[in-house]
Amino acid sequence: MFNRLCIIGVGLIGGSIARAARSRGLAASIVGYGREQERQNLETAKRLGVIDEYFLDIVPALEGTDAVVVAVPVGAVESVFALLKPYWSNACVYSDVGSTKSNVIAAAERVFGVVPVNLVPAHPIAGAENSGVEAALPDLFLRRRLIITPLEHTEPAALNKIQIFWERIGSLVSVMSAEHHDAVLAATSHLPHLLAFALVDMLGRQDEQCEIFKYAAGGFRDFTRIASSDPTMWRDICTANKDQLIPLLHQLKTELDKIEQLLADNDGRRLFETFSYAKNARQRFLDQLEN
Ligand SMILES: NC(=O)c1ccc[n+]([C@@H]2O[C@H](COP(=O)([O-])OP(=O)(O)OC[C@H]3O[C@@H](n4cnc5c(N)ncnc54)[C@H](O)[C@@H]3O)[C@@H](O)[C@H]2O)c1
Ligand SMILES: O=C(O)C(=O)C[C@]1(C(=O)O)C=C[C@@H](O)C=C1
Repeated sequence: MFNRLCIIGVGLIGGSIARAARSRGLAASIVGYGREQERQNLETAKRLGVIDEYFLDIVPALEGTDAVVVAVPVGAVESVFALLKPYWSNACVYSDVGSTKSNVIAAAERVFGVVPVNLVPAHPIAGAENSGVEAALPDLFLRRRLIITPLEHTEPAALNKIQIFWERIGSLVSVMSAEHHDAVLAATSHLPHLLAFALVDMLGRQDEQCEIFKYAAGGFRDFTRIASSDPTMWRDICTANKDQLIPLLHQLKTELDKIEQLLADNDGRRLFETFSYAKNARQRFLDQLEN
């Protein structure tokens, strides 16, 4: 499908895209770009066969490239756009995988003035708490959702190419506005991560005195898995999407206050109702996941 795919940021997601593209024959060659500080990770990516070659200089990285995927933390996307700008090519299609979309679009506007017609913002809704190319998997995106958030002026041919690329990888592609994407993902991805980090931050400090982790088991492990995620990535996501996150935090505080009051009032009936509603709502989510 592509002659040469260039991945900028060959970590968990960039590496998984490379592996997925290779296993499905979607690119004749796959190269990675990174800075000097990424050399060791890129060396590992090459040794593992995730990429064919890597470059610490953007010019040779882009030579003969007809598809570029930017897979760096969302706070670093603007500097990557600035790096790409002098070599921007109409013969190439560009995309990203950032977990927030409005800020990626705003970064492109700051760098280019107008978002280039062949830059197609996208986000695979699949991942893990692990980072780096060693964690990359060829089937990470299989039967997982992928959201594209085009602009009105995005070139249909470029949008189509990115959509087909992800469909061939096995993703279920949806198209929506960046604003809608950011509102939805704030609720189902960003807020849960923030909560997990907050809980473990609070309990970790208590554990230093009381060894509470020693007696923690499955419930704690399940709830807090995502607190093992990369702090840089999540700092960038939470700050980029704070306008959506802050109102949700207010709602959550209200919910916690309600539960506190139910406990203080010994109101077992309403506590049961709250837990039952949540259990049923989660079942709805699980059913959707299966279908
Ligand atoms: N981890 C997930 O579950 C997940 C899921 C979907 C989307 N995303 C998004 O994908 C992107 C990458 O996340 P990841 O989990 O693969 O992270 P990662 O840390 O595994 O990989 C990111 C890579 O980018 C490199 N990098 C950082 N700044 C760079 C720069 N300026 N130039 C070149 N390389 C640079 C890092 O060294 C690292 O190798 C993020 O924007 C994230 O929001 C993550
Ligand atoms: O499963 C995980 O560990 C994830 O964090 C994946 C997850 C999420 O579901 O929230 C995290 C961020 C991404 O932007 C998309 C997916």
